[in-house]
Amino acid sequence: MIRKPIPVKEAVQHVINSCTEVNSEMVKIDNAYGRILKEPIVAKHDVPPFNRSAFDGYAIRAEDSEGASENSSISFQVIGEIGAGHVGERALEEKEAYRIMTGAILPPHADAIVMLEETEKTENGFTLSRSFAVDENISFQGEDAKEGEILIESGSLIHPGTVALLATFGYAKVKVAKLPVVSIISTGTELLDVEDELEPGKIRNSNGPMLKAQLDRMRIPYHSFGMMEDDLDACTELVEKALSQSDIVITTGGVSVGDYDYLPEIYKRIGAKVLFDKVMMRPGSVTTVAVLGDKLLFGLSGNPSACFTGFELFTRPALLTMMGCTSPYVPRMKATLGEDFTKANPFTRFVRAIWEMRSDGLFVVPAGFNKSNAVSSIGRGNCIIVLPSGSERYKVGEEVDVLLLGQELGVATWDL
Ligand SMILES: Nc1nc2c(c(=O)[nH]1)N[C@H]1C(S)=C(S)[C@@H](COP(=O)(O)OP(=O)(O)OC[C@H]3O[C@@H](n4cnc5c(N)ncnc54)[C@H](O)[C@@H]3O)O[C@H]1N2
Ligand code: MOO
Ligand SMILES: [Mg+2]
Repeated sequence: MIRKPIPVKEAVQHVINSCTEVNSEMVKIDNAYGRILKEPIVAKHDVPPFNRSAFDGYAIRAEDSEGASENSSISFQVIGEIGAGHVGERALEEKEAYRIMTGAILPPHADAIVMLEETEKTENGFTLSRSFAVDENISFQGEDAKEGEILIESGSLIHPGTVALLATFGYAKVKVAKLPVVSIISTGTELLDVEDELEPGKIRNSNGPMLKAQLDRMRIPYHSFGMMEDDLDACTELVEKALSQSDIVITTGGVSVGDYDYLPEIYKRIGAKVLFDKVMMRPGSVTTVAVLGDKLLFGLSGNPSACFTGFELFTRPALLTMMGCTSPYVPRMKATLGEDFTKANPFTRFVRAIWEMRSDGLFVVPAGFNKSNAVSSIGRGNCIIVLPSGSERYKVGEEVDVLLLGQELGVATWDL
């Protein structure tokens, strides 16, 4: 039976539409990094919470400095010191000043800060040789955030800066999406473990460890079911077992049309609905995604480059969507092609590549041997060039789309 290929964009959309959102849970701030927010971060008070000094120096009443110049300096008497965290209780009177440190709350009646470097020390204070305007060198209450303001929307990824905000407002715990649980099964009678010596006809399983690392990069937990030889009954049983323990099951290998490609038959046996089994992309054209209840089964290709690309294109956005992330796609940029790419292109081609910033802009070059079965180019690459179908050859200097890998922050839509 001939499979009907569908466009990449349509395939991604099918997967996204089939995602069921996971529940939420409260986590401590120390465990919040990398999670998806399920509540907005709202400013619970103004930031800064009080007017404070932006510099180490002196707090004065600006009016007292009026008329000060190089030729006619004005003297101030220092009545006390306010370090950050302390409070100067007494209000300033004429020509009085507090010595004050960066971050300290302004004392009553003070309305300007004089930097230490702009003063000449005297016996009981200092002199000024210029006048200061009201509000000079003050960091104002609420200038950074106003009480009640929504600072970060629900559905955003918590990065280190977000953690700083959580701490600022006293979010000791925060509501986040639960982490979906993923199972990984590498199928193939030819597969050996990483410690095994090579034997004729056999290769080491690289997809399994690679997928674990792709999940680690997203901080998603997984059950690894190791390797399974091409045996229909045993594989079916293992897929069912994996399904019972997880939200998503990723298999690698066995999705094409070979005699031992059992995944299509396994989906039938377990009653999963296949969303698509052929995509207009290279590598990864045989990527198959199926749904059973609220669970997703990703049948990624056994070919390493195809497996890698299938995960980044379909599994990653699906996992983020399940967690309610509103920017589930890795960022896409434009870059200049650094070398010719001449392969014919009947489908959208995803080329493992290396981007680098040169003096004349962002450049990208294919990362070497780039067939579907390549492992060297996924090892070398840090991005994926997207070449739309149709064009026969791409020349040095042409502008191409690039998907950046390993990015913490994503975008809300892709137009592949
Ligand atoms: N007659 C056709 N043959 C093939 C077609 C087709 O349309 N018609 N599609 C080709 C394409 S495209 C791809 S991609 C592969 C997909 O193969 P499968 O997903 O069925 O994967 P396998 O047959 O199990 O293995 C393919 C290849 O990958 C190696 N492999 C498998 N697992 C691993 C692993 N865990 N780590 C490293 N390498 C792995 C395996 O040894 C094979 O060399 O099918 C084409 N054929
Ligand atoms: O699925 Mo295959 O990777 O198009 O080569
Ligand atoms: Mg096969």
